[in-house]
Amino acid sequence: MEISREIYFILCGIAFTIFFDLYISSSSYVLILCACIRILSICIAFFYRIIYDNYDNNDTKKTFWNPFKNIFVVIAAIQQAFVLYYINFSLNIWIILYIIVQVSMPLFAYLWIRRIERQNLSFLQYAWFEIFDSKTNQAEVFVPLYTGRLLSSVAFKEAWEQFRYNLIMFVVVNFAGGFLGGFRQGVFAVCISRLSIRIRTQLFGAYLRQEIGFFDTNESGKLLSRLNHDTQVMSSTVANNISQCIGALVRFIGTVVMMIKLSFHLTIACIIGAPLILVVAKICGNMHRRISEKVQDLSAEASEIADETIQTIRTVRSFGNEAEELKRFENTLQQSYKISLIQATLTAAQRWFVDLAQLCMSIIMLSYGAKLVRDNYVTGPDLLAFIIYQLTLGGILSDISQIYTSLMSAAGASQSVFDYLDREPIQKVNGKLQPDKLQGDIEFNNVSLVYPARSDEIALQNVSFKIKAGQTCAFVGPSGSGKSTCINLLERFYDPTEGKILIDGREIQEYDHKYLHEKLAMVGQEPILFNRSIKENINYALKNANEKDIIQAAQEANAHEFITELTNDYDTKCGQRGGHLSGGQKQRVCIARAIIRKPRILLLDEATSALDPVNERLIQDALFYNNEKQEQRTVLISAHRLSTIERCDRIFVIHKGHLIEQGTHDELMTIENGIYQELVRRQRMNIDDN
Ligand SMILES: Nc1ncnc2c1ncn2[C@@H]1O[C@H](COP(=O)(O)OP(=O)(O)OP(=O)(O)O)[C@@H](O)[C@H]1O
Repeated sequence: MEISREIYFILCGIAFTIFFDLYISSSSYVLILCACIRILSICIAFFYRIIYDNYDNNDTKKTFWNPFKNIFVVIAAIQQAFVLYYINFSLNIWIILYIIVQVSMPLFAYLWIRRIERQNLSFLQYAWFEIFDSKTNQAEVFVPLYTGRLLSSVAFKEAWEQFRYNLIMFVVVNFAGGFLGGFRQGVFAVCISRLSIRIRTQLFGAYLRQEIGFFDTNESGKLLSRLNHDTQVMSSTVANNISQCIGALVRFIGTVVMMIKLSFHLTIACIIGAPLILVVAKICGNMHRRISEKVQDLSAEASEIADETIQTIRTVRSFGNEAEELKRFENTLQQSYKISLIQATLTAAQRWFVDLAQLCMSIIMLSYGAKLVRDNYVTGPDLLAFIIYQLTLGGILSDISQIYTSLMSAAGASQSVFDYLDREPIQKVNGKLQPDKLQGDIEFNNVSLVYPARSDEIALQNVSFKIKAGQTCAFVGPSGSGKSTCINLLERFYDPTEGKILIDGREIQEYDHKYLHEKLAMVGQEPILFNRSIKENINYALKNANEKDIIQAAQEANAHEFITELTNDYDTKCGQRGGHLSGGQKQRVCIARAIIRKPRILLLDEATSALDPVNERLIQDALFYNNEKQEQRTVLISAHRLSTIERCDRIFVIHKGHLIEQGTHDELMTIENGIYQELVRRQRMNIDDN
């Protein structure tokens, strides 16, 4: 929703508040009428929001918006007419103060919520609900007045008409308070679940925007804990507490105003301890915030341990280390429990303090009240009403203190969610280039890379080479030398720390993200499949792939035969990360998934390492040693096996992040004491030994 409209609602709310509060000192019937109009406004606003949020089409939004907007204007006009008709213009300082506070409250809510709104969470809708909603609490403000009057008309044997009037007003204000309170809770329950969906979707979106380096340094368990747990705490606690907090503040101010109207002296005696309660609430709130942050961090850590253990259960099982992992998990939870104990003690201490302060306030007020009645400064019924107000005020202060602390706890949980939401990805994905045809020329120009997770080590240094479109080239070198790093850079998992990577003469960053990944396909070292059918895995992220294309890709990857031997054929589920298939089968499905896209550049990082030599040869012949296919794509291979690379057009030898040698197999074999020659010699020796 556009801000301007929200402001319109807020202004309506503020205008409404001013008129309504001006009226408080006059007849009570208009109060009830205003409450009814308000209920109607809230109902309309509520249904309008639901309808509005469920339509994405702008025209539909406009069609829905207009009639509701008109109803709003009409309601506001009727309401104002009534208020103006009955208004009592005898302003006094308390009414003015009350109005100022009432006006500043929605603004405060607006400003507070702006931060969340900036994340496009449309939290403002909840704010303006609040503005209307906060008024619902005003019916409750009148409950003690009529309770006191009713009781005193019994105690002092007042006329039947007076008793009947008090009884009717008592029923009406109680009913209005109860009905509006229930309605408020219902509205909030709906709002909270909608808010939760929004925050979680926004947060997941924020994760997906981040660069790969972010995932290197933030473990998946931690991210999931933030996504599932913290967002839940945030939406339910924050939204609930804002609702309660604003309600409590309205009741607090209303109660104080009514108390002042009954007796100014008694009010001063009564609220003398209130600032102390609020100061204690503030101190406890800050402590709760810090504790809550720690508890959430530990909960994320426990989640991380559980996630990692489940993901690596085979390794854990093979080392028989289940008990240790369980202990690690429990230890983290125990740490969190110890901190929660401090939190519980703090909550209890705060409660004791508030109760004690309330007791002191009651003693002072009662002693002083008795004296005032004796001296005829206050009447008996007024003292009775005042006592009920005082009890109500005690309850409200206690509520405010509790709400503040839980709001602070929720703020602690929200902090990391906001941090992730606010985080701007370091790697910008804003390229626009989408040429009709991509040739597939590749150039590395003085490329260096330092991985974000290991900032003290250079993984690749000043690497420069050129590959012509249609060539099949290989990276070779000892383990950890930087072969996969070159492939990662071409996939744009990372951007070079220095130097440039060019495709068809244009910097890789200039290309549109989606376009680049349509033209470029990769089969990684670890073949990862989704827990979906083989068919869905092969045509992953493709919209127009048909059955024929899928089978053709599987045939090219030499996977068709084994797939058709499975009971459910192409519909067989692959299991989590492809766990239901063998290593070699997974690799072949991954290869099929890459080649179905007909990429101009194919990146194979140890993509055939789990295959037997016969299958490997068949795939190689199909993919890159086939003249017809070779013209269609540039292929880059990272491999250890000599058999995979021997026939390549060009071989790049990488050692400790430097490009040491390059050329064809025959050329490299002529370099005396060359690294490539040494690698080949060792492999041949191994084969001979075997
Ligand atoms: N995500 C990462 N974060 C930090 N360092 C990394 C990361 N990936 C790789 N490295 C480091 O970068 C260096 C080069 O790794 P790379 O994966 O490119 O080696 P490789 O030649 O492909 O090795 P192998 O043949 O064993 O696959 C290694 O020292 C490795 O530890």
